[in-house]
Amino acid sequence: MTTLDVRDLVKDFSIRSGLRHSRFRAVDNVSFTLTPGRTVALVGESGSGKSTVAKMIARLEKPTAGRITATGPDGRQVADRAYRDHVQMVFQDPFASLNPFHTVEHHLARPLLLHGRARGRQEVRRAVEQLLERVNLTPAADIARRRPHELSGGQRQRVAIARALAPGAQVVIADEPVSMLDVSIRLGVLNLLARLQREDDLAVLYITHDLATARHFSDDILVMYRGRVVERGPADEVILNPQHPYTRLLAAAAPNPDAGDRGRLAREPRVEPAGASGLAGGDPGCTFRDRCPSATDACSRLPEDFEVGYDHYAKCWLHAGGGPGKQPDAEGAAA
Ligand SMILES: Nc1ncnc2c1ncn2[C@@H]1O[C@H](COP(=O)(O)OP(=O)(O)OP(=O)(O)O)[C@@H](O)[C@H]1O
Repeated sequence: MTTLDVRDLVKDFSIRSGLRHSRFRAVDNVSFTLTPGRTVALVGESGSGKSTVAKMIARLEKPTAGRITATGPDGRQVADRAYRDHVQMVFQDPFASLNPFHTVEHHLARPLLLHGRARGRQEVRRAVEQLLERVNLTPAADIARRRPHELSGGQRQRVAIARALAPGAQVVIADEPVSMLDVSIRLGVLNLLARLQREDDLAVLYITHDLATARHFSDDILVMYRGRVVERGPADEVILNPQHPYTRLLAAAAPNPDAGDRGRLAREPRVEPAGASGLAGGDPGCTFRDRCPSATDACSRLPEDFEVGYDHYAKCWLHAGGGPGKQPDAEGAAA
């Protein structure tokens, strides 16, 4: 099985405003590892850089710096060609990701043939039907003949998931896979992803605004704010015992799932390039300091990842010196 290691990933975009060019850092030194059989959730508000991370992993965007390495069970780096088979995306909008002119069978047969997973008409048809059965789209032969507009949103997303499995996915990057679906069917699609992950021992990156499903469906959570991971740790720990002021704000603002809501992060207006992270080399301090209720002078310098619990880290000066509540002054912070 494949392990995906993301190290010190950086993405700068060029911004043109009239005759002036500037650079905007959308992703700033992000690192994490996706291991077989585990799900990591990447949460954060709109514009925090989640999709840009996903696109770099899917090779739809080229990193400015850093590296993404897929390693097989033998410890060897997965070759370029195999990387494209092993690392697959499930996008937010199942309609946009399927071609309206082609049947479901065409969508699934293509990757099967392209990646040599089935040959000949009969074998391909059988493999297509097996994929459809795996994502609970039955009767498979009937679904295979349909075009995307003849399916519901949930069915389309199941086809998109089947298509990700077709080349033999081992790492799945699911970028807001249910946010465009009706609330009533979201859980079904997430449960399907969880089952497939268990069956195929997949490594999954689940990108979402929804804290409740992030907690329920993932082992670990990374919280992103303006391009940086500001907190990381076991899912329950991060949600129930948040240590970064930004995560605390999110957790407090998330509606109570027991009250019928689903703990979805408020969608903020996109962070515009002129914002605090709109610097060529990234912000030299904490990017949350302009909104942080606990900000001090220390926050004009970049905090490191302080350990705040078992496998739990927060990028915040509040935790310098080994514990929450110890807030350094500007001099102490530099130490
Ligand atoms: N091609 C691009 N050129 C310039 N800026 C971009 C480009 N793509 C993304 N950005 C900017 O990078 C930042 C991060 O965007 P990204 O889409 O990764 O955020 P996100 O957290 O996935 O947001 P959402 O949840 O709304 O999808 C945003 O400020 C966005 O405007």
